[in-house]
Amino acid sequence: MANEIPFPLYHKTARKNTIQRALDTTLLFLLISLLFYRLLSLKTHGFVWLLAFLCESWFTFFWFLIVNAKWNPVDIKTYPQSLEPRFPELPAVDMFVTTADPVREPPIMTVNTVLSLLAVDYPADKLACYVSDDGCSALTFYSLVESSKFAKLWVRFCKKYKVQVRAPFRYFLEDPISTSAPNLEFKEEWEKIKAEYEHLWLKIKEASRKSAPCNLTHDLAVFANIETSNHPTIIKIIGENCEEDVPHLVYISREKRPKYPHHFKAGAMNVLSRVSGLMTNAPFTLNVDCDMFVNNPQVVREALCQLVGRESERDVGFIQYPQCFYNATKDDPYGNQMVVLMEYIGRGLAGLQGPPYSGTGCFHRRKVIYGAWPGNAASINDYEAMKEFGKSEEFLESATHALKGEKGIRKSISDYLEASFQVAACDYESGSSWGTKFGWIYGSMTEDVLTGLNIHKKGWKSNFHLLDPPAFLGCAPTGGPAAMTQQKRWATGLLEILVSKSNPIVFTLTGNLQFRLYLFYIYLLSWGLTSVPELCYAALPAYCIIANSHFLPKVQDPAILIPVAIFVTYNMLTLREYLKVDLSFRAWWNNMRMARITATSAYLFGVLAVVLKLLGLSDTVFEVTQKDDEASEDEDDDEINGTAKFTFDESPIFVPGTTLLLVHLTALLSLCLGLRPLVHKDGQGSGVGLGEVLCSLWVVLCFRPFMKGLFRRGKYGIPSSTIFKSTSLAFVLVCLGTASWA
Ligand SMILES: O=c1ccn([C@@H]2O[C@H](COP(=O)(O)OP(=O)(O)O[C@H]3O[C@H](CO)[C@@H](O)[C@H](O)[C@H]3O)[C@@H](O)[C@H]2O)c(=O)[nH]1
Ligand SMILES: [Mn+2]
Repeated sequence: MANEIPFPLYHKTARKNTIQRALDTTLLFLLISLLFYRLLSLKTHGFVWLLAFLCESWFTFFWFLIVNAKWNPVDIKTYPQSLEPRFPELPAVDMFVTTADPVREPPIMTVNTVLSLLAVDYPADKLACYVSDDGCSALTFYSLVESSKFAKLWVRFCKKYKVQVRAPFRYFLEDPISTSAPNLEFKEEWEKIKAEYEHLWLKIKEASRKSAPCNLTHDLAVFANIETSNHPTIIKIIGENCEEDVPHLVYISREKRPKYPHHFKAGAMNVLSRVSGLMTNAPFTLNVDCDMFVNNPQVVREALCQLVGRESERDVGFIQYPQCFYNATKDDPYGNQMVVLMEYIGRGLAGLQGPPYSGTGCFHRRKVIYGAWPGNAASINDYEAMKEFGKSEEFLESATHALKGEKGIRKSISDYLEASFQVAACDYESGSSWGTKFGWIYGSMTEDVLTGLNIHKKGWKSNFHLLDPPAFLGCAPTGGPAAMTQQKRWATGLLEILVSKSNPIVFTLTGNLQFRLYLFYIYLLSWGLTSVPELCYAALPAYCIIANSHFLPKVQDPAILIPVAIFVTYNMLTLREYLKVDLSFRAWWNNMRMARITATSAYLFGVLAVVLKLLGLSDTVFEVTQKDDEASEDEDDDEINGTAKFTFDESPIFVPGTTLLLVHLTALLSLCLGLRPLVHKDGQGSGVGLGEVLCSLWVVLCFRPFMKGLFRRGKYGIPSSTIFKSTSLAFVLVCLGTASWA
C-alpha cells in the first residue's frame, strides 16, 4: 500500500556551478594547449622536454577525470517527518562497529561510538549493535560490559532532552548549565549522568593500566591466555533488548588461526553480516569504524528516507555519509580532512550513479551485501547455488528471507548463539563465495572501494548525503607518520584493485557501471600511480638547474604564457573551492603542499608495496591507524596557534621527500654561488631560465615542513639516519646531473 503514495521521501536537485565549470574547462583547455606546444617543439628539445610532456599528459588526463567527477553536483533533500506516516512499522537496522587493537584504538573510544549508536533517535527494539573485536581484547569486552550498564541511563537521558551529540566524551566537553538557564530537573540529571560517565571513564582507564582489566573470571574467563592471532570464537550477548529501551548489544571476536588468512576488516565485516543475519536479520545495516560516533541522531531516519519508498528509490544500494572529524586540527596541516573532496567530488558523484563506498558511515541494504541485483525479488531465483553462502542451514534460511524481503519468524537472539559460533569460525567461508562474489570483497587494503565497486557493477546506485550537523564524526590521523601510513595503505589498496584479476578497467565496461562513474573509478584507483609523474615533475626544475637545461619555455618566448596561465588558473580555481566552503587560505595551502608531499612519499611506497606483492616478495598488511585518546592531552602551543608542527619517524617513507628537498637546495645553492650560468648567459636556447628557478623555489616551499624537520630534534625532526640516506642519494643524483652537463 505504501508504494502507491506518490510523493518521494527525498529529492535530488542539481546545483548551479557555471563558474566552476568555466574555470575547470579553461584549465583543461590550457593543459591541452601545453601538450600541443610540447609536441610541436619536441624535435628541437631533448629528453627533458619528453619527460615533461609525459608527466603533463598524465596530469591532463587526471584533470579530465576530476572535472568529469565534479561536473554535476546535486543537493539531497530528505523528508524524515514523512517517514513514519508512510511506514508506521519502521524497518529494523543492524549496526556494526569494528575494532582491532586496544592500544591503537583505545576502548573508551569504541565505547563512545557504541553508546552513540545505542542512543540514536530510532525505536530501540528495531536496532541491534554488533561489535567485532579483531584484537580479542578482554579490556575491550570489559569496557563494553561496563558501558552497557551506563547505556540505560544515557539512552533515556539523550532521548528525554533531545541531546544532539550522543557520544558522552564529546557531549560533556560543553557545560549547558553555565551557558543557559535550563530547568532544575535537567540540571540535576545532567550532573548525575556526568558523574556516572566519569565513573565509567575512570574504571576503563584504570583497567587499561593493568595488564588484565580485572580477574579473568566469570565472563572474562574465556580471555585467559588468549593469543590475538590464534584463538577460538568468542561471542557474548552483552545486552538483550527485552524490557529496556536499549538496543541489543553483541560482542564478537571471530576465530583466528595462523593457517587461515583473516582478511583484516573485510573478514570482520563478513562475520558481522552473518552473525547479525542469524540473530536479527535487519533489512538494512549501518557500519562505522570504532572511532566514528553518531553526531546527528536523526541519521537513521535520514538514510532510510533514501532507501525505502517509491519503486525508483529501491535501486539505491547504499547511502554513504562523508567522513568528518572531531579532532580536526585547525587548517588541516596534514591535508587529510578531505572537506573539499567531499564537497565537490562527493556531491558530483551523487549526481551520477553514486559515490564509492568508503568503509564507515554507510548504510547498506542487507540483500546488496548478499550479492542481490537491483530490481525485483524475482532475481533471487537466480541463486541456484545457495551453497555459496556456506554450510549453515540456519544462516541459509535467514539469507533467503533477507533476499526475498521477508521477515520470517524471529526467535530470541540467544537462541542463535550456537549457529553464530559456526558462521564466525575461520573455515566457514571455505568453498563459499564470501569475499569473492559477495559480502566484503577480499584482496585489497581498501576493501571498502572494492566492495562498493562490486555493488556498482551490478547497477546499484548509491547516494552521498551531506547533513548539517554532520552525520558522523571520526578521528583523523594527526602527525606525519600516522597520516603517511594511512595514505600509503589507501594507495596500496587502490592499486591492488587496479591490478587485480578482475581488473576493473577491462571488466567494468561490460557491466552495469555507468561510464562516467567508471571514469571516476579509474581516477581513484590510480591515485598511487600519480606518485611517479609527480616525483619526476618535482625533480625536473632541480635537474635543469644542475644540468644547465630547461623544461619550460624561455621568458622571452610567448609560449611561457601557457604554463603561467596554468599555474595561475589552477591555484585560483582550487583556492576558490576552499574559500567557498568557508575554509581558510591557510587550509588551502596546507592541502596543496600536502598533496605534493603525500604523492611523492606515501603513494610512492604504495606503488612499491604492490610491485613487491606482484613479484611475490611480500604481502600487503592492514596497518591500523593510531587514534589519539580523547582530545590530544599534550597539545603544545604550536597546535593551538594553528601551525601544527609536522612530525617524523624512522620510516623510509620520509626518504624521497628529504632527498628531493636536498637536491633542490643543492641546485639553488649552486646558482647562488655562481657555479651555474645564470639566466641564459649565451642569449641562446640553452641555460637555466627564470621559470626553472621559480619552480625550484616552489618545490622548496611545498616541502617546508621537511626543511624545518632538517633542523629540529625529537619527533619534530627528521631522524639522522633518514638524513644520512637522503644525503647519499642526493649526492649520487646531483653527480649524475652534473655528469650530463659536462
Ligand atoms: O584487521 C583489521 C584491521 C582494521 N579493522 C578496523 O578497520 C577500521 C578502519 O581502520 P583504521 O585503522 O581506522 O583505518 P582508516 O584509514 O582510518 O580507515 C579508512 O580506510 C579503510 C580502508 O583502508 C576503511 O576500511 C575505513 O572504513 C576507512 O575509515 C577500524 O575500525 C579497525 O578497527 C579491523 O576490524 N580488522
Ligand atoms: Mn580510522
